Amino acid sequence: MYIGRFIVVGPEIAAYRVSSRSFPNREIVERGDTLTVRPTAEAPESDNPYISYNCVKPGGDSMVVGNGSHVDPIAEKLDLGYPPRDALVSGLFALDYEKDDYDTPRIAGVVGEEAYIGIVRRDALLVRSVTEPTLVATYEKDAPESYDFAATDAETAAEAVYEADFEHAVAAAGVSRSGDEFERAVHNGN
Ligand SMILES: NC(=O)c1ncn([C@@H]2O[C@H](COP(=O)(O)O)[C@@H](O)[C@H]2O)c1NC=O
Repeated sequence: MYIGRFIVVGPEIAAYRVSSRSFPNREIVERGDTLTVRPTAEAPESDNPYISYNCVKPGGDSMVVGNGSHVDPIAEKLDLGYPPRDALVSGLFALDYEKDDYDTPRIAGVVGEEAYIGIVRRDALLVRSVTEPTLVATYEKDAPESYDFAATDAETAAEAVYEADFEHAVAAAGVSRSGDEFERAVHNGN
């Protein structure tokens, strides 16, 4: 099954997987405390505005994960002291679904003292508190659902979503939390 990009968010753990049929030549790189998705050196030129962005970024005392440029304003709202629910609603609503051929939804999560997951689709905006690992994806699984996820550290979280049984894996990121401390990890396929 192809579900596109997806995130898994729990109170102490989060992960993001880039899956892509159309733009497989991509990687995740670490830039300071932020993880960024970008085309590899071999990737053909593209003017698609949605394929390069920060996918993991700190905001306030929390960490944001997501599939596009909305990650930045969500992190900025957290820096300003917005509660995570409000930061997610604000960032997802402001940027809305992507104006591509698929009306691709934006998905995001916040891991911290409070954990939330959200998606903005053409027909809905859903933001939900999470108490156990929860998945949401751009396609097919486009409403938050409980996800059986055993990873407890960033590296195994990234590896587990990369290996998950959904088609067209490209790259993955993992985040783990211990109090106010976060670890990040990257698992690139190429
Ligand atoms: N975030 C991403 O990495 C990303 N990769 C592709 N998209 C969008 O989704 C469309 C479909 O891509 P694909 O066939 O690879 O699933 C692309 O044309 C692009 O507009 C993305 N946008 C949202 O997920």
